Amino acid sequence: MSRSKPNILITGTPGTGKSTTAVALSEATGFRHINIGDFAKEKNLHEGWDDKLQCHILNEDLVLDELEDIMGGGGNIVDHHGSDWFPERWFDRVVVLQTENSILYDRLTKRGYSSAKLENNLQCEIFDILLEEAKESYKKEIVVAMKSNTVDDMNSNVATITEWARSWSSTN
Ligand SMILES: Nc1ncnc2c1ncn2[C@@H]1O[C@H](COP(=O)(O)OP(=O)(O)O)[C@@H](O)[C@H]1O
Repeated sequence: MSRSKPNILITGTPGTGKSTTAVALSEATGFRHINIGDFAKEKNLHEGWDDKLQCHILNEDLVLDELEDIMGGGGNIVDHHGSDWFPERWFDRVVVLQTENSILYDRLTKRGYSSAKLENNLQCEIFDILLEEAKESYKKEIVVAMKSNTVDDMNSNVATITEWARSWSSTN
């Protein structure tokens, strides 16, 4: 697929800072930020509510259809807590954010997560589930894990990805 600007996927366990990082990255690069949950809500691409996980159930096929042309144009930052159902060809960089458990615990508690949901997400982070999923779904040279414990980490991650996006755009 030829595009003049790269597409970047930001993934990781809920609370690791995907949205905050994606917003800052969007400001730095001028790329479009697409939070999959918000995008699906806006366009009505859900198919019900998961009582156990306390979240909307995405209709993934509808999300993929709706995003196909947008992704073809490049210059998108997609933010989602999963990576295995997007077409591999969509992304030039897959960033997996990672947060220390005690810090993640505090962030998710502040969010008011139920204890089951909290436990589920902490386990997900301890076992590197999202990193493994990304490595299984994309070429390993485009997958990069980044620490997201502090604001300094975030600023440094945004600077690193912005620099990478500039050099990608100038060589493609
Ligand atoms: N690297 C970081 N350092 C400090 N606070 C952070 C960092 N990343 C995220 N946060 C804070 O943690 C909370 C969750 O971040 P958010 O971006 O919503 O995570 P996600 O999109 O992965 O669920 C927010 O209050 C945000 O300000």
